[in-house]
Amino acid sequence: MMATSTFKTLFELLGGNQNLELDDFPLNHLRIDSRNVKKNDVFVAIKGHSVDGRAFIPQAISAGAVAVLVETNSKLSDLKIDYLEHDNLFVIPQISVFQLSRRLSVIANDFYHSPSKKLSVIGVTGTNGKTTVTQLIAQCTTLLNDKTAILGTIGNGIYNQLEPAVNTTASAIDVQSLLSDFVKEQVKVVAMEVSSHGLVMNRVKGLNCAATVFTNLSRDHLDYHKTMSKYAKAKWSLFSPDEKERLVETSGKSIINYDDKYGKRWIEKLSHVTAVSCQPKSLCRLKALNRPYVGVSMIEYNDKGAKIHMESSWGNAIINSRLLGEFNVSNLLISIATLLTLNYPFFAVVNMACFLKPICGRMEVLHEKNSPTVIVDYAHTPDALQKALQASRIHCQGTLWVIFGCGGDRDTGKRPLMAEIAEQFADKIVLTNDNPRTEDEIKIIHDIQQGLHSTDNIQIIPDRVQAITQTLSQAKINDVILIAGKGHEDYQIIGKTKYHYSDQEIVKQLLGAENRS
Ligand SMILES: CC(=O)N[C@H]1[C@@H](OP(=O)(O)OP(=O)(O)OC[C@H]2O[C@@H](n3ccc(=O)[nH]c3=O)[C@H](O)[C@@H]2O)O[C@H](CO)[C@@H](O)[C@@H]1O[C@H](C)C(=O)N[C@@H](C)C(=O)N[C@H](CCC(=O)O)C(=O)O
Ligand SMILES: Nc1ncnc2c1ncn2[C@@H]1O[C@H](COP(=O)(O)OP(=O)(O)OP(=O)(O)O)[C@@H](O)[C@H]1O
Ligand SMILES: N[C@H](CCC[C@H](N)C(=O)O)C(=O)O
Ligand SMILES: [Mg+2]
Repeated sequence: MMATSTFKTLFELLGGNQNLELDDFPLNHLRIDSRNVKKNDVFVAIKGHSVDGRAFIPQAISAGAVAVLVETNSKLSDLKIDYLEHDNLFVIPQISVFQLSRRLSVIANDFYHSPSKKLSVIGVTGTNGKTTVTQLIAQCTTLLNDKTAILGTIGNGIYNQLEPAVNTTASAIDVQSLLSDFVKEQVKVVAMEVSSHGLVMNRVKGLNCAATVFTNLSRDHLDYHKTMSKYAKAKWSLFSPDEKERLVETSGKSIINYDDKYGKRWIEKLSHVTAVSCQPKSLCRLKALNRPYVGVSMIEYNDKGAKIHMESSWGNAIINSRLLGEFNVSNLLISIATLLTLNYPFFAVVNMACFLKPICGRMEVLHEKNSPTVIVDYAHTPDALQKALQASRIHCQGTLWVIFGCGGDRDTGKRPLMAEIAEQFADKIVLTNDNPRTEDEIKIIHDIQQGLHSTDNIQIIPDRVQAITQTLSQAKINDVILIAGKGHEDYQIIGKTKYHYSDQEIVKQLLGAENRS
């Protein structure tokens, strides 16, 4: 394997004295987790939310780390070098770095030779729609023959060859290391989800974005951000024209949803911005903004998706979209607007838009003859659940069922709100488990129930397989069953254990069995 850098270069990029006499040797990768360290890697030891990474330095050295960066709270110790024991000799240099976790993304960017500057990175943020928009952009640029990679919830890697990811936005080191792999693989475009956690935890500082994109902001993650205004501030740090406030380097091109109340405000604060709306009633105001825009004069919904009459600063077109729901019209227009802002040719983009396919686990329709229609969707916030139910209603001639739960160890405040939405927009509700994680499943369901006004039409079936099985056996052919919350996930986390589990697999088995019987 080709080394990425050397020890002296690393010391210098940290700000160390170039004239210091130091042994120099090759370094392969920076590693934040001792369990991933290999020969000639540097272990980066930081204090985390649950454990102190500094406790794993011996394991990292045994696994092959040849140098260590360690977090220090003392400014005076910044860049101090200690030598740690290995094979009875004190040979492993450990550099103390002041505020290491905060600086990590910039350090990793320098270590990996600024890969984002050699790529066209599109950073997408928002409560809902990040995965959809990044996937739509990647589908389109791939169809237009630009090699494209994705970083996000469904995985990281070249489009169509994703490796599963732990986080929506990977660690500061992994982001830069993955981007450097993409440079080697001659990728041109990277569509990247930027989560609010990723922004606040400094996972993307130092990133160079060709464009930054905002889908929407609604309630989620208040366990972490505490208030909506802090949550909004985290998202704004991807766009702010004030360099002290903004967390990434950008060429200043942003694409923002005008239909969102935060988006509307932000558009007014930005000069290099493309405004997007999927509301025909907003078209006039959109045109009057004096900024590039993508809007609609009319949308006709149909069984397969929607016929969108698009108007934009680049030209007008009719797009026959194969995606379900109004929110997906918004996602599609935001994706189109991003590509047009990045100077992709108008006709190529609007022609390709008709071929874009639904995303795995997002309004994914599973249907067999003589059975109710099942829709698997990743709605796990109140706003997403409302949008997914409204979209499902269009395709429902009978009763609209919703099966959902809420993830454990996550925002508890959204639980009763999701119940209220379910009561308002569905006919029958089945409450079940999502990923309970370390919380008691009955307590989670109890929290959800607090938002219900009536006990009519509610069933509680904690086991998710049972919930789906029993609902399918009760539903009629004309009914629609929305199974929300887990989308593409092929696991269920109970306690700290991850079990294999997939909504799609269960539904396919049940529909197949019904059809055979
Ligand atoms: C609370 C939180 O966000 N934690 C994130 C954080 O972990 P941490 O630094 O606190 O880790 P820790 O477990 O305390 O360990 C401390 C250090 O010891 C190291 N370690 C630990 C064990 C060991 O054997 N060896 C070892 O070296 C760890 O690698 C780490 O460097 O940094 C890690 C690397 O970036 C993340 O993987 C991890 O995400 C956890 C798994 C998580 O669940 N995060 C969620 C809340 C999250 O970030 N979600 C957003 C999506 C939100 C959205 O939907 O918009 C996301 O971007 O994924
Ligand atoms: N533009 C939108 N507005 C509101 N809801 C949406 C929108 N796009 C998608 N959704 C809903 O949110 C769910 C998740 O969509 P998606 O995976 O694209 O979002 P995300 O932002 O990547 O989510 P996460 O933060 O979990 O990664 C969808 O299954 C759908 O129910
Ligand atoms: N990115 C979101 C996904 C939630 C998905 C849902 N299935 C859950 O486990 O709560 C989170 O980590 O909060
Ligand atoms: Mg996502």
